[in-house]
Amino acid sequence: MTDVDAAYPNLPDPAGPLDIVAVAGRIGGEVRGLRLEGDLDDATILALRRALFRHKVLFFREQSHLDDEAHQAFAARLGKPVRHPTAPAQHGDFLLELDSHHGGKANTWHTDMTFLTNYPSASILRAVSIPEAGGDTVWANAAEAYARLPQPLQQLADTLRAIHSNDYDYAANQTEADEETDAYHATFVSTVYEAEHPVVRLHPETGERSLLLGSFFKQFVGMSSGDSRRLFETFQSHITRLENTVRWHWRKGDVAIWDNRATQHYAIDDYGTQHRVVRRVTISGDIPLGIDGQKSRQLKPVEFYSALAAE
Ligand SMILES: O=C(O)CCC(=O)C(=O)O
Ligand SMILES: [Fe+2]
Repeated sequence: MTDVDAAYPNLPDPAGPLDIVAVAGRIGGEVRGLRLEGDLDDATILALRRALFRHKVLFFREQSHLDDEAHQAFAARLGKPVRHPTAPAQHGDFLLELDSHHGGKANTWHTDMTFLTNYPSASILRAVSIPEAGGDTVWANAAEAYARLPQPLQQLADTLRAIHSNDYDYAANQTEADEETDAYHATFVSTVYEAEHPVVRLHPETGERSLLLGSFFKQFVGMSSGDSRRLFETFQSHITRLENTVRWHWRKGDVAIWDNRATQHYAIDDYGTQHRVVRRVTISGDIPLGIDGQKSRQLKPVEFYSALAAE
């Protein structure tokens, strides 16, 4: 019995009413024959949540019936939609658009919005316009990565805390000036957010431990930036090794939902000047708990931190 089975003992059939086909060995399931919409019944929503915890990312083909409104209505069945703190929502209250012609390219390994203590629990992404070739997205299983770490690295990770910031080195792999990306980034960091998280977080629904890192990582608490970077690369390499990933080749209208508390993802930028547009709704998350019982805390902005402390 897995943690997920234990957490949801009332659903004897692991897939419940869903038809799910594994896409890769360690992460990813395609849900077949389900039409996503705002009025799905509770049993289906429960089965979807449970499948999400098990597979970490769920894929749905042929959801072209979803417009911006229906996308948000479906997302609201999974939890409370939340806005990005700096990037403007252009297509509805909670929709974030990533348009490749306007710098919207997420080609770094990341977990969404980890510069916030209570970063999103899940993201629901819809393919609006997809290039003829290229533009796949890859997800990595951060819980499996922790479970497979050699024991000394696991013990080290257990003791570490890390600072995450939206003011990260976004141009680390940029070889030439790119005005669109620079402009997108300027909006993105218009207010600087910083959160301190445990490197190993407990999943509040399944009890699973997972590594919490990704490209918003800035530094380990108590370590130099040089040592932090080298150690970060070691842990990241365990998360993103190919055996630990699933790659999705999008068609227009596809939807992916990921458990943002146990994954990282990377949108491959291999399609040149072709146009690629995706829209995303994020669902509110909890404040992570480390295995020592210590919670994450917000360091910046100060007003945000005081507001949290006053709660
Ligand atoms: O463009 C994609 O496929 C993924 C973009 C991304 O990182 C996100 O929507 O959170
Ligand atoms: Fe993302």
